[in-house]
Amino acid sequence: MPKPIVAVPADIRVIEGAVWHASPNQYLEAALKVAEVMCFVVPAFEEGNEIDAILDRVDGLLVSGSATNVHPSLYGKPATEADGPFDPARDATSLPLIRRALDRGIPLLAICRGIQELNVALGGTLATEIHEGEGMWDHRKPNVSERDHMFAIRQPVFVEEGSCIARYLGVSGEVQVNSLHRQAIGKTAPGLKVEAVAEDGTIEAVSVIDAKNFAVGVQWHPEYWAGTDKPSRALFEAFGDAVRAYAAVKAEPAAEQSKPLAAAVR
Ligand SMILES: N[C@@H](CCC(=O)NCCCC(=O)O)C(=O)O
Repeated sequence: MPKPIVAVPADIRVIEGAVWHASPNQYLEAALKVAEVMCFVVPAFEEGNEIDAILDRVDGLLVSGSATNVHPSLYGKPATEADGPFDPARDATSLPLIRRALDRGIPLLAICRGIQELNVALGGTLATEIHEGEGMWDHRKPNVSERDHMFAIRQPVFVEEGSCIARYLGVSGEVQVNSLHRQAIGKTAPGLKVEAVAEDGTIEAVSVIDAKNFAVGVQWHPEYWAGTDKPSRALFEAFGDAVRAYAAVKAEPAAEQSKPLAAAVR
């Protein structure tokens, strides 16, 4: 059976004056090498993407991180320049894909910006510049140029025993993770269950309540160390297993349909 395919909504980037639809290699490589699934990057458009047609052709949805922020208007707040940079095309692509993948029971792994999009897609809000709050830790991207240092594992989160995310990580209690975000879940969407928090109360992982399939979001970046960090690897392996299982069931009707034909040919 060929490797299954997961959709990855692109970011819009402007490179030398040209608009690119781009996705960072770290997510795609972790998916291919650890989850053993192939990624199809979905171009980000505010109009024109046909969500079900995209999801008909994939077996999972991987929503990556990004330095841009979900537009505040999508969770009922006024937008200020301080809330940027924005990527409305990414918003317009990710949120419908998330909602429809959950409806259809397509496995979903949402990372960093992705957990924030998951929360907004289901009716929650975001807190911005969280480090400015009293007693809050600084979760922002470290001001270094070397990516391994930028994504260094450097903070504990506390994973609820018996939770979905604990099952997928293969561990509960204190887990060391990296941190590169200015925003976080503010009001948790009704359909989400908080399953990991940081020492300062920042929500670090959620699962979808009554999900039809694998459906979790994490605020940290497991993709970056998925090759070497045990919980990161376990999460991507669990996602890959869910995607393969979904693909196998999706292939069954075709197999069923081919039997009469095979009989006729025989
Ligand atoms: N912009 C949001 C989401 C943060 C996020 O996805 N960070 C990944 C950044 C990766 C990079 O800059 O290379 C926030 O700040 O909360």
